[in-house]
Amino acid sequence: MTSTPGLAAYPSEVREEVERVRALVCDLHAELPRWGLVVWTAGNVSQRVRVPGGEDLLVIKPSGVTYDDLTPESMVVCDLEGNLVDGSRAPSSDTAAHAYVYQHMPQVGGVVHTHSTYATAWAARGEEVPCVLTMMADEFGGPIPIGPFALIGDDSIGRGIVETLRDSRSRAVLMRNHGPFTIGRDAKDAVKAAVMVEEVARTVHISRQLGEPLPIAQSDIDSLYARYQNVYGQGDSAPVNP
Ligand SMILES: O=C(CO)[C@@H](O)[C@H](O)COP(=O)(O)O
Repeated sequence: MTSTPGLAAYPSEVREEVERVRALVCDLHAELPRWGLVVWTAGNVSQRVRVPGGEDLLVIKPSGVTYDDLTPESMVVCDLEGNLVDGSRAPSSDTAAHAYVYQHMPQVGGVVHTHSTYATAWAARGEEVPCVLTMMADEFGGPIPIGPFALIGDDSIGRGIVETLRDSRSRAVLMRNHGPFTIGRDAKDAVKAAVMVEEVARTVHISRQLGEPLPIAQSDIDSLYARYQNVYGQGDSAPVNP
């Protein structure tokens, strides 16, 4: 991890956006234990900060800090090579993975990683979650894919995430033997995907205890996805990976 000149090198509007995103990302980390997606510190959230005319930044939690102790000021700012730009603590151990996704998927504004139980159990088997629920068609446009086994510490995990999601409508990937990573338009959208991937992983697991879940026709999956992504709610948000 290499230090850089720091935030002073950036325009005031970028510095103001960093502080806004610090508060946002700090608050979103509370959603992980709230929705039962993490034990101890086993999850992280980041959001991209766009830098006009320059390389974007990311804001992510400090490594190993319990969620109750997180504050906006403790959030760490890094560049997209994972170098520290601003922060008094070491960034999440998954920073390289988040950074790689931001580098190679410019439409992605938020990344989340958890080890949520049911999604991680599917990851342990290296088995994708089949699209047998209308909620899956709505939210993911198909099955939840499996990414390759990759060790933490360099861009291997990030590379696996991008290779798996680049041509998928899914906003979630189950990294084999590790757990879910999700992407979104912003961090809140990625947190939603993390909540929903755990929910559908649990439901399909339970369904399979009593028989084989029934498939949904691809044309129906496409129709459900198009409606949910473009009409549902206030119809004001396009999918991050259409
Ligand atoms: O999977 C791992 C460690 O193997 C990480 O995702 C941790 O579980 C969370 O790490 P920090 O964000 O606290 O560094």
